[in-house]
Amino acid sequence: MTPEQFALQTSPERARIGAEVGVRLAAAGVQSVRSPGLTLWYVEQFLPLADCAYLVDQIERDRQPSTLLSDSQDENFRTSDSCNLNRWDKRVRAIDLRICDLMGLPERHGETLQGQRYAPGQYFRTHHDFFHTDQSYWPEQEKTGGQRTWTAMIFLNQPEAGGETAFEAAGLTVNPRTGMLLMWNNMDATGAPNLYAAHAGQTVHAGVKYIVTKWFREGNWF
Ligand SMILES: O=C(O)CCC(=O)C(=O)O
Ligand SMILES: [Fe+2]
Repeated sequence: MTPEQFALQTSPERARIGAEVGVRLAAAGVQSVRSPGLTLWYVEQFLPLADCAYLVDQIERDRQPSTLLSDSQDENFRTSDSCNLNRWDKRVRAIDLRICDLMGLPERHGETLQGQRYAPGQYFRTHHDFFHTDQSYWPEQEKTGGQRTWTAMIFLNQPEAGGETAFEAAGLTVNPRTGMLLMWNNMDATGAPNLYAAHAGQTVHAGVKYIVTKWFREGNWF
C-alpha cells in the first residue's frame, strides 16, 4: 500500500484511543522521547527481575520458530523463536493487567503476551505492527478486534551486544535494558496507520535477547 492509501485510513475511535493513552501515560509521569513522527514511552525497571526470569523460563520451554502473518513468506524476515504465553497463568495475567492498567486499555483489547527469543545472528526486519488491510489475513483480524493500535514490549534481559529496537523512519533506537517497558502508538493522530512507527529488532551479536510483546487492538480481541 502507498503512504497515501494508509493516510486515508483514518478512524475517530483509534484517534481517541491514541490520545487518551498518551494523556494517561503523561499523567502517570511515564518518560517519553519524541521525534517528529513518533513518541516512544518507557518505564525503566517496570518488571521485577524475578518476573523477567519467570518469563524467560516460559519462553525457553515453549519457543518455536517465529512466524509472520504477511502474505510474503520470506523466511529470512524474522529469524527468532516465539511463543504465546499462557494469559491465564496467574503470574502472567498479573503482568498483563499491570500493563493494561498503566495504559488504561481494556484487558480484552490485548492480544496474548508473545515471548520472543533471539540467539546471536537473529533479528526481525523492519515492519509495521499494524495490519495491512490489503493482505489475506485482514478479514479474519477485522473480526477479532480490528486494527492494532498500541504496542507494549518488555525487555527481559540485556544481550551482550546488539538487539536494539530501531525505529529508523523516526530516527530513534532503543537499547535493551532488563525490565524496561517500551510503548508506542502505531496509529497517528487521525487514527490512520503511522508509517513512522516502523521498527526492527536488530541483529543480536552476542548473548541471547528475550522480550515479551503485547499488541493492543482497537476493539475486543477476545
Ligand atoms: O525485537 C524487537 O526489538 C522488536 C520486536 C517487535 O517488533 C515485535 O515484537 O513486534
Ligand atoms: Fe514489531
